[in-house]
Amino acid sequence: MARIDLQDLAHSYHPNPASDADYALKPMNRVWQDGGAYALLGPSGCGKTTLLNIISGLLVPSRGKILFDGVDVSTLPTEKRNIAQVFQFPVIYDTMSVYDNLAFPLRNRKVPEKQVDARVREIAGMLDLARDLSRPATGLTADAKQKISLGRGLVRSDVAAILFDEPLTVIDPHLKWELRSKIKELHRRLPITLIYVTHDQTEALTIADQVVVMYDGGVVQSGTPEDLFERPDHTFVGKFIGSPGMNVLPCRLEGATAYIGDQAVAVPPVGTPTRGEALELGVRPEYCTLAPAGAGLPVQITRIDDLGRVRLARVTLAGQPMIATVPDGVAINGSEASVTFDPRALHLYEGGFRLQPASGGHHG
Ligand SMILES: Nc1ncnc2c1ncn2[C@@H]1O[C@H](COP(=O)(O)OP(=O)(O)OP(=O)(O)O)[C@@H](O)[C@H]1O
Repeated sequence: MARIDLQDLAHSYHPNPASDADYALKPMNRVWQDGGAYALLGPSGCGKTTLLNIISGLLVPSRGKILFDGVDVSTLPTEKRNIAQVFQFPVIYDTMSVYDNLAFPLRNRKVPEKQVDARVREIAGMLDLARDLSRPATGLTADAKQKISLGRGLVRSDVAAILFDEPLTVIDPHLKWELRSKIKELHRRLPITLIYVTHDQTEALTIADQVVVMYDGGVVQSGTPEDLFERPDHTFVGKFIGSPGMNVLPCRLEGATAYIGDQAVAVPPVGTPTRGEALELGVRPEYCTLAPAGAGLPVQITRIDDLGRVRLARVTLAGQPMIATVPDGVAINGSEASVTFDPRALHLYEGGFRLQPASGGHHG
């Protein structure tokens, strides 16, 4: 188990990078605590795999260092880093039994057979593989094979870190939730530094204590699932996390009033915008309530979707599309209605970045 330090780490696939745009991974500094569960979450092409490959040793960073427990491992090959990896597709030996597959990483390191046996049975028990131990791995379903891969990743308790690269891709959708919670439970029992790459927010939010959201080669926010939901530091995070994502409405600011078109919204005081970039008001649909016309800011209804648990209204406010929640028992007739905002859930963004509350408010 190890603490992982990324120091001024950056990577470009270009031999002579000239500008920021040439970097697949922009310079970053961060510390991942020993025993923490971290998810790297972001859309395709944002640099997740590049970062994971630097951690695992497949790639030497073009700039900066990576330290495991204070030791610079930047140029060490994978096999010298003492890590376990679980990939998108199962990596197992078809000719071996399930038991021998799970035992392999331990036997490889000459762990005494008695300890191997205890550990294999413990991991098999956690993954519901105990009844399959004597079966040959060949002929098992893709799901079962991937469970074995997970087990092989988790079986050694002396690894510096365990790296998961979208390991649930091949798993049947109805089994995904089960394996997600299994991985979380296993991490609780085995305090290993865990890094989990995914573009699926549900996986990231279930498994990780800290979710590192990446966008365009950089980390835009690292925080708990609650931080990302309640206080997105960037409009990208607001839109990417949550379903549907945060409403982002172009606005102008006069003191503590944001204007969306000609509609005024009282907002919490924020630091003065200094970058001269576009301002936006962000508010999640969960904190926008639809009401009959006259009760709030006027909106025109485009459509109401009944999702069973909740009704969501697509509306326009001063010509800007947004989504609001329709409370139980509220009947809306016609296309004219109004919307009210929970004032504690309003965020202002300049050039995509959240303006910090001036004082007394939440700090992200
Ligand atoms: N071997 C390579 N040579 C050149 N460019 C690369 C190479 N690998 C990745 N890139 C580029 O680096 C950027 C980041 O890619 P990366 O694979 O790290 O993203 P990702 O977030 O893991 O995406 P995905 O989820 O699709 O795997 C992309 O623009 C990609 O085209």
